[in-house]
Amino acid sequence: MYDLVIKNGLICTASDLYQADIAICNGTIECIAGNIEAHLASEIIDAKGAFVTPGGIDAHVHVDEPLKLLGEVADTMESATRSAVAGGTTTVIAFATQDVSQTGPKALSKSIENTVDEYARQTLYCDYALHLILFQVEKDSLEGRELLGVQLENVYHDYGVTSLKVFMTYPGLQMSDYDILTTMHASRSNGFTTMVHAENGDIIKWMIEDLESKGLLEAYYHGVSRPPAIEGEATNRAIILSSTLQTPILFVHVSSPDAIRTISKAQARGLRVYAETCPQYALLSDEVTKCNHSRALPYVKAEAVDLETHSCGGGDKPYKVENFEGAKYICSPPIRPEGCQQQIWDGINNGTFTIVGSDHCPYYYQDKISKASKHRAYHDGKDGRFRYIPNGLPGVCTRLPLLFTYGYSQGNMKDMMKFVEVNCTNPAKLYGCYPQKGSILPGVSDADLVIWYPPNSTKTEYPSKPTVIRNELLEHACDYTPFEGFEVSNWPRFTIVKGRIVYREGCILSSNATGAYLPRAKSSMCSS
Ligand SMILES: NC(=O)NCCC(=O)O
Ligand SMILES: [Zn+2]
Repeated sequence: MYDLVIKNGLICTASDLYQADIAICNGTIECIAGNIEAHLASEIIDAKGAFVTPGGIDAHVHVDEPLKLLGEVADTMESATRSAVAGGTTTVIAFATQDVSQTGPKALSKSIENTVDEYARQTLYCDYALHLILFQVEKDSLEGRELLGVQLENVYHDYGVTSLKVFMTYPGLQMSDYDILTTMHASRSNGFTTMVHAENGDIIKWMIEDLESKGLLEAYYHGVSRPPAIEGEATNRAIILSSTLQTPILFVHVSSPDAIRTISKAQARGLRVYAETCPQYALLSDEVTKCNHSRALPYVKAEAVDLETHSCGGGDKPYKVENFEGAKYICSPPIRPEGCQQQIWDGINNGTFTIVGSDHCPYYYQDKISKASKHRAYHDGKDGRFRYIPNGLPGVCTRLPLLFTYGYSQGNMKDMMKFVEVNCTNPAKLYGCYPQKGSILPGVSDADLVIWYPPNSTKTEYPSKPTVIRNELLEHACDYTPFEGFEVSNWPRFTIVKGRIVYREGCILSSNATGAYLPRAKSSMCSS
């Protein structure tokens, strides 16, 4: 007997599209065959006419973590995994922050231990893994190189963590080229994937000061302070660092045409350079950051803001804090000007981008007690200027439905196999969890599957699917989505995690939540 059989679906992997039945037993794919007898199944789903894909892997998800590096964001691991499965994602990779109070060979293992312990107390709807965020090298010397190597070795042996992220920007997190080299050196000897947030932090600091001195303070100027070329410069510099050490590198949340060109050229030279982009860079232009924004309005002072009603008056020109709506779209790198979006689709189709992640980083828009919010930019006498707006957008739920609709259905993504490649299979290969995750292979893959609604079905047996994105559909804790009102042509009908249905036709099935921590192997793309 099988626990579950999915009949008549169109199985779509990164390499194939064919009709067959799938039998699931003990949480894994047991067999795939043209016809699996119904009487062999405890439960059957008829997926006639529907795509059956591997569950999505979202390899870039920020959630609340013990050290609160990003402040107290809206989603816990519990609500983030709940939102993930509602959008067809069955594995998320989040971040454990380096705890700089810990030192010595086990310092980084302890940072991860705290995070894993915190999430073990939560109900998880799908599996999760962790990258490490590293922002300080304990000793900047030859001895420091050796120590970091040992720390990473321990992180791998203790927790199966095989990737780390470094920043070339953000005050407090920005690493020097020296420290990035040390990190890449340790990554190389341990077969780790080095993920880089590439923006030139020094230029950004200068630009922010300059814009502020000219009174250019609203959300839109966040993007002006981080032009495409400065992402390109940092990308180029990081490639020089990684090629000096002949070690692979992965650029996360790539948004600028300059960076795309630089990455593509490096790939053409045979360098092992990988890249991630995100739906927001393909679907939004910086016009959204001008939302209700008008330079003619007086610049709002903190004391004049009533955070309850979000309106205020001051001087002879009354001013509404709704002019702050552009803050919902503030992220780094920023949403780019009109015209850049096509280059994101081109990069997905031609292979410059290896994966698509959401960079889910859910700050509330409105204020919440003790939680970080976009309106935090008005706290403590601050005045809402763009430099104080937390950077990040929610997106773990909307990633796949958006890419299905605006990528596959609208012809911006070459086919469904590409959709599976960048959203499911490549993230698994890149981050060392293939073929357990990201594929549908009998005997080796977890039964992490998504059954989509049959396209254009008029059959009455299917309940209606969402056609427009509304925040309340997303099952996350955040109070907005940057994609509110976006039409979608498809949505997951069933999300299955390790053989159990966790999302069925719009409803979360909490009793089937069995998500757990996922230790990973070394990357099959990035380790030598
Ligand atoms: N991307 C962003 O604006 N926030 C999340 C943190 C990061 O990934 O840089
Ligand atoms: Zn980043």
